[in-house]
Amino acid sequence: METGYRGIPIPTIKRLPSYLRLLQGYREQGMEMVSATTLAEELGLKPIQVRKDISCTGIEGKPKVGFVVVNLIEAIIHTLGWDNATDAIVVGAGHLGSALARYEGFERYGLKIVAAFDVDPNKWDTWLGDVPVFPLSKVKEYIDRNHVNIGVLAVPADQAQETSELLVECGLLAIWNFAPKDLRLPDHVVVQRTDLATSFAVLSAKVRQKMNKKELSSEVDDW
Ligand SMILES: NC(=O)c1ccc[n+]([C@@H]2O[C@H](COP(=O)([O-])OP(=O)(O)OC[C@H]3O[C@@H](n4cnc5c(N)ncnc54)[C@H](O)[C@@H]3O)[C@@H](O)[C@H]2O)c1
Repeated sequence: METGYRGIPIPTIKRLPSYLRLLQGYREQGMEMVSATTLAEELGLKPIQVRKDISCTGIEGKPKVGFVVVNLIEAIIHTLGWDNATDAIVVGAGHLGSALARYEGFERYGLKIVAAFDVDPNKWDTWLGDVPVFPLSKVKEYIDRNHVNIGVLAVPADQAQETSELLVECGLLAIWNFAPKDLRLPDHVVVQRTDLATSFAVLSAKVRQKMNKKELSSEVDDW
């Protein structure tokens, strides 16, 4: 199975944020202990899967009682590496880039957007919430001075390859790519593409599947 950070399976890494959200809610409600069965029921998983996922964080449960909520929260945050907020820059301060730069919730997940860059002079020296927008020509100087490793790419698709190459030349090690373009970058660079259209395609396929089943079962009822 494909493994990611610290040798933990990628599907587990993808599930950990869901556990975290749930556990943070439990903590706010004053809940001190939680069982794998409760977590499994809430998230539609099997308890054995939940136990396996949690074991990757190094936390052990107590028989018949479960896990200490605050310990589990801390362990998940540590496992995900979110206890060390990572600075990132946004490149492309348009509709999407502005929304991402203004979103303060990323900090809860250890991502701090510290600056944005754009080629449009109308955007320079403006602010997206607490995030300043600078000319793209200043990006190297900024990265060198602030030791940033991650770039959030929100430029038009036809600019994505060239801009990402520039960012890699400036020393960025990871690109979170929102542009609909497969980037060709050196192997040492981590590239993660996020595409709402892909999520929507999955959603609509699931809806179609459900509707077909419904139509089929109403046909069966008619007989
Ligand atoms: N992944 C997703 O789910 C998703 C959702 C929406 C949009 N997008 C993509 O995100 C990108 C941005 O979309 P938008 O709606 O914000 O577009 P937009 O036109 O509002 O913003 C693009 C911004 O990039 C700037 N720009 C252009 N070339 C640049 C360069 N070389 N360097 C720096 N800045 C540059 C422009 O001046 C502009 O401010 C597009 O590629 C779009 O397809 C992806």
